[in-house]
Amino acid sequence: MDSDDDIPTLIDPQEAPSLSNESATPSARLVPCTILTGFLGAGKSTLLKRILTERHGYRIAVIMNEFGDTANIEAKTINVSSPEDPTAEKSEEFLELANGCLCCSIKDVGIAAIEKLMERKGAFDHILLETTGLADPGPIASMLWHNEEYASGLGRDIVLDGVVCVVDAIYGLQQMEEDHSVDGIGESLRQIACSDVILLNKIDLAKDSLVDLTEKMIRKVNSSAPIFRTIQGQVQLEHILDINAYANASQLHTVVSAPHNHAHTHDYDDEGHDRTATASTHYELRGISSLQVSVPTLNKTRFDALDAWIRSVLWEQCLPDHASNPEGNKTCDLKVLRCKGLFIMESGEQLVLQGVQDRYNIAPVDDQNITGVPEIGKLVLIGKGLNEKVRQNLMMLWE
Ligand SMILES: Nc1nc2c(ncn2[C@@H]2O[C@H](COP(=O)(O)OP(=O)(O)OP(=O)(O)O)[C@@H](O)[C@H]2O)c(=O)[nH]1
Repeated sequence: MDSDDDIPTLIDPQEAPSLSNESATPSARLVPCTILTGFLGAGKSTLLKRILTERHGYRIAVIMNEFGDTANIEAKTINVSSPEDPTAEKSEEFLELANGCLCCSIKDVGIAAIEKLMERKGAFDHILLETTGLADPGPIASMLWHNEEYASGLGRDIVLDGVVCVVDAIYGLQQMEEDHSVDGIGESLRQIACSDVILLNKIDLAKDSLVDLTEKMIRKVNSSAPIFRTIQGQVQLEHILDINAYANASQLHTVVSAPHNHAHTHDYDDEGHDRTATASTHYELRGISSLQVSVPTLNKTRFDALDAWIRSVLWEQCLPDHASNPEGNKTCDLKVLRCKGLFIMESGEQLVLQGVQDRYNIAPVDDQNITGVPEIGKLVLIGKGLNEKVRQNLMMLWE
């Protein structure tokens, strides 16, 4: 789709193929929404073009969130507008594509706007929301995640599937290293921190050593998201769509129970040693870091203490008072952007923690595909100020 001549044929959306939810009744059907984020020029539009043109069988609505000057650039890149299209200059543009997908741009990515889109164009298998121009995907992820509680009408049928970040294999490392901001967490680091899947794209242009180093740096920021190395955004859609990142614990299961099975779950220290299997790890890059702590089997008392600890850190941005952190010596400079956890109760029950910004939820694991009980739980916090003191304060809960 490189010129106006290539604009796809309009088709009747009812004829479009559908893989998922085919037999679901309209009331039972939740439409997963994926947020696509990433550095400038990393390859987001390339990935979207592929999704909009390939015959993958999904009926996907790609929504581009455009602000100010980026609107025209985006529209041209993806060929939404055309000289024949009388609505091209309007703030809402729709283009239905031959593979059943729909591409549109809307200025407001709020639930009401997505609901309106569904009203006008019918439901989809999936919604893919590109947050270009919106540096931090955290607030929109938070909004969508808790949408189920607050939304009405069709908006209630939308569920957050996950956040996918595209990182440039050539410039990504440089961008991360130069990423300063007032509060120490710049755009590119926020995007990586909030992500559930990361595509390290343009690896055809970068030397292997640079790709390795960039992956290592990404891993320092976000220790739990799988990283896929891609060329032209070529990744199997099952790795980025329908991942259900906010409801299941499969990534945490993978890391906890089979740390050496998958290259994407490895962590490295500064000498390049793999430290994935260690009980707790801590990394830091420009103020933002990933803290992983193994969590032993919990009884009710320990679980309540852990829950209170999480509340203190997420809501008050402080470590709770106890022996390692007496009152008057309080650490209150924490900022958690994303947290995940898998907790094993003495009863054998497994609980999964999911959190974005200051919202979190702990619920029983409902993954159908997971077998066996991992021996140990795990808590992953991604954000600012998550240093050794935080780890020690947490571990005091069960030492
Ligand atoms: N060689 C190579 N080029 C790529 C790859 N992915 C994307 N490109 C090219 O890189 C340029 C930028 O890609 P886009 O897809 O527009 O990037 P983007 O993230 O949408 O950019 P912005 O919207 O400006 O943030 C385009 O010229 C793409 O053709 C890749 O894997 N390899």
